[in-house]
Amino acid sequence: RDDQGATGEAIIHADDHPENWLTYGRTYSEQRYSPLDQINTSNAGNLKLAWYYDLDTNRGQEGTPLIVDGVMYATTNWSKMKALDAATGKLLWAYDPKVPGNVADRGCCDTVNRGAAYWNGKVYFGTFDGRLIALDAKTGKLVWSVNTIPKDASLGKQRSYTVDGAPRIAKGRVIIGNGGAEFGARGFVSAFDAETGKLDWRFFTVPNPENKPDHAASDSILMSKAYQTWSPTGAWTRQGGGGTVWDSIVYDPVTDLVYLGVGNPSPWNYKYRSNGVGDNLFVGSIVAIKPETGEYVWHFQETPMDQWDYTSVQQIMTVDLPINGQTRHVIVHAPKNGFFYIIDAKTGEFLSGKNYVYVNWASGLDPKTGRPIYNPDAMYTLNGKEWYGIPGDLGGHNFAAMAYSPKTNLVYIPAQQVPFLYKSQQGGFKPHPDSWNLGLDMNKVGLPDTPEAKAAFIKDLKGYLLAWDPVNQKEVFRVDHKGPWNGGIVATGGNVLFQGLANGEFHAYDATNGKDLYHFDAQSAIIAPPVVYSVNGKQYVAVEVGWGGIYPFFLGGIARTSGWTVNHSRVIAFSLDGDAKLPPSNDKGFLPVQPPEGDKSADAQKGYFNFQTYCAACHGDNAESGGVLPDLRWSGAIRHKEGFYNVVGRGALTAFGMDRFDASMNPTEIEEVRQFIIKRAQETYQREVDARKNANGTPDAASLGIQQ
Ligand SMILES: O=C(O)c1cc(C(=O)O)c2c(n1)C(=O)C(=O)c1cc(C(=O)O)[nH]c1-2
Ligand SMILES: [Ca+2]
Repeated sequence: RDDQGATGEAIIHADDHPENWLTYGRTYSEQRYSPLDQINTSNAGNLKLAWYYDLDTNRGQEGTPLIVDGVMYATTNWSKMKALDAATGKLLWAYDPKVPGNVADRGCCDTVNRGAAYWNGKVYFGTFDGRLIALDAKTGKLVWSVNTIPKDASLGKQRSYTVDGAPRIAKGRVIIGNGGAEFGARGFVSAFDAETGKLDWRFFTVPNPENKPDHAASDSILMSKAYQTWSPTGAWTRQGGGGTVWDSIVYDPVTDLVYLGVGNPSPWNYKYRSNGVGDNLFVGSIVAIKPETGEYVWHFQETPMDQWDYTSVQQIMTVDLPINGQTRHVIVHAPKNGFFYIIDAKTGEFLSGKNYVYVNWASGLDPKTGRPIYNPDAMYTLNGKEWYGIPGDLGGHNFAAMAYSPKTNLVYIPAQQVPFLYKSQQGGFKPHPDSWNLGLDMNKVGLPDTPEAKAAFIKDLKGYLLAWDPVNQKEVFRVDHKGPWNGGIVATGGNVLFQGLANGEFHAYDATNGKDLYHFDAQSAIIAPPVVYSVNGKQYVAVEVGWGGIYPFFLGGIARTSGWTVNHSRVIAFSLDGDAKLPPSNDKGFLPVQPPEGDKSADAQKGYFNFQTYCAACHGDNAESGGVLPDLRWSGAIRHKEGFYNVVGRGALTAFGMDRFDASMNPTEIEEVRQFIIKRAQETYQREVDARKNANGTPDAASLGIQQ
């Protein structure tokens, strides 16, 4: 039980078998570096499509496929698993856990899934409704399935748990977290026996609201150290406090520790959450625990008193670096808050930190402690003012994985700039069931539909591949992309970087200088990270294609400035001698339809508020879709009052992921939402039609009401 087993040894010695990709970040160090060098800087320009496999979910695809001895295990949206022949793309088996459609709105950010774990002949993955599933890797048959969310955790509609991150396995234990801190959640991770699915231990990341034991591994540290950093009467006691571990969980065989990347607090609003006092441990932290017991070892809090959704869940990577003339085994981390951290992996000691993107919320880090030096203007919940924050809630770097190359000693970050306007909810904290409950003013989280406001915001949007020297903490080069929300990165022994982009292109770059070596039109945006592997001595690079995740969902039309594509979700793989061709695509997307007459007497402002509260997070800010889910302005559903109520109030489309909202809005309010959408359709119809009067018929910048 205490040993690593054959799979653990294989992952530790992954470089003896570079043909495989056995764990989420390829090795336990999660460096996403493949030593394979058949494809290199001199021949990457000759890459060809080897195969493609069309997926049955046209939503965001964020998965990192695993490759085990010529078989690819790819998880897709709606928590489905496909086992493909990694050389041909032929389906070997598929498993659909049949996640009920009505749970889509329990998660903030699309029904994505980031990947699987492999151990001893079984593949493991989480499902959006909270299960952890073990399948026989050969046959796809269910071995075991457990509900990772204990019954008493959900507290009705007050708290929300979804699983979209990849499980990790250490010493025969499958470790999995969850998401939900935008709604109300109390974050925890659980470890299950890989053979039987039996719960081994659980670690909560934030205290019990009554400072009582949970009979969990976290009891003693939470009661002795964390509880004191929260106000005993803040809204966190009802909302759960957050701290969800929705992406990064890393086992380090060198230190024999598991690192948890802990997310943002619930609710975001620090004043309402904790009466504006305390650091609120362990939100915005890396926490190190023991794999066998879940026992706390150390923590480093990157964003104390977070109020900006600055999660620390972003990928945790371990690497040996020369620090002050001495080789140290360190964690390098680029969380949402915009700073690049180097932390001693054994002790959690802060070694250095520097902003890797432009930041305006802090002027720097205390060189001794690593604590941010806050800009008082950023404390919007305490000073009562609005705050235009950079990074915003999507961070300087989100789930899209970064890579490290030991050949160049550089870290390659899919960096971005997406500002966010933070303003406190007026009149105290008021949660809404079935909605994000941030303690923020939902009338303010969107953009006004004026050319000036949109142009100013778009000017601030950035997306780029950033090559970062971690030892000297400085930028070495960057490759600018069209806009934010591009895919993760992999680095190779051939000195090539691979990255898919939001504009639908798949690229190979020279790892030493960013020179563009190759690009391929994948037809749809890529947000997932590529994987590199070989079968029968032939090297491949593969990636999941599919536009989605929170950026196009919530930002709506604005997200199209990263590149206009229409979703054709698939897995694509390249080799030097491929001969596959993608079928022709529909690149037009949702077409504007003449809107119906509206009822001008409806309360449009109330319709706007409820749309922004309940609908915008999926259907897009101000009723403009970002291209993934239906653009409601052109939907048949808005044409009839009763038809619209059947969908929104009665759940006629729950099987497709559209929940019913009659517990949140009464029939009058639902009708006001319909009238608001009709009004938006009328306001924007002609400009959307005009914006398509060009050679390829796809909308240009004028569709957003701006000239570029
Ligand atoms: O606080 C949370 O529990 C939580 C969960 C998730 C998630 O589960 O996907 C995201 C976030 N937060 C988040 O802040 C965020 O920016 C985000 C982006 C995405 C995505 O997949 O596009 N998920 C999440
Ligand atoms: Ca979050």
